[in-house]
Amino acid sequence: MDLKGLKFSKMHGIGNDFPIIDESAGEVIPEADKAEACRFLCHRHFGVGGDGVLFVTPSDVADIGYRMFNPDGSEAEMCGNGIRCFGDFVYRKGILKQKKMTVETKSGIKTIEITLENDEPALFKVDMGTSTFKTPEIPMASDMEEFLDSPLEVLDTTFNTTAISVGNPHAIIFVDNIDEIDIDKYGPAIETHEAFPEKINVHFVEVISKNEGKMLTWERGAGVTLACGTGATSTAISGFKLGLFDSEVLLHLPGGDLKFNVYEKEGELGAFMEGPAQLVFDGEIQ
Ligand SMILES: N[C@@H](CCC[C@H](N)C(=O)O)C(=O)O
Repeated sequence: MDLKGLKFSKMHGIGNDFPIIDESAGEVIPEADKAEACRFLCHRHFGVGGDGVLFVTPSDVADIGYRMFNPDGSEAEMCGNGIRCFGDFVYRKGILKQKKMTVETKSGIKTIEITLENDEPALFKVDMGTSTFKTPEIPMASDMEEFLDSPLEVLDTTFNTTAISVGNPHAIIFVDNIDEIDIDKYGPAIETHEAFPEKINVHFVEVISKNEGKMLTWERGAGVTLACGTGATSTAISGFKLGLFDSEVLLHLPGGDLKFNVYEKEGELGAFMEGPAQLVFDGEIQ
């Protein structure tokens, strides 16, 4: 695999960081090399460093296409912090000129609306689409149709867990105090728990009020990250479903805040996510 001359930008969305590569005009990294290239690019000592790699791709069904790979080389269905970075990148680089765009992802078409400040993209509102709590669709091996705030045995303890998919799978665990959680111990144990055949992203959440919460994340294929946009979306929706949050909620993640507005569409719960994205630098692999 030869990545010499590969151009990328380094971005982050509240500390969830990514190299992003423009493949809108055609493949830059051959498909067969993508997993290995992403493992290298995400490496914090030998590569660029990142919680995943984002790709801009062409699309036949939306304005533009989007793919995301985890640091372990696996491809995720969707990445919430990444899609705000993606919106910033395609607008800033002139790949698309409009402030509202439709984006094809592995979990359906999403819409991004960009707010400018001093002519610069500043805030990104994303319709994250609807969710499912149905265990076969998450997927979760369980006799229960939905796994809502239900006991899950993990190592030496039991966590009341809610399983949800917003395109990718999440385990949401509401606790009294997130500072008491050993995320390095329980995160990987839940990620690889036998109940989750495709593994799962893990979030511990403390409710501050009906409109505010804080959370800690262990991401599938990545480990501890400073933020997870699809995880925060899943938290807002799960909290609403369980009656812990109102439809409008502000979530504090270690890297920053995200704002959510939960809605109902055709019997399913979905959410708008609002937050920033930051270009850090443009680079080229030597
Ligand atoms: N950082 C993300 C989610 C990235 C994918 C995830 N690790 C998975 O495998 O599903 C986000 O901001 O949503």
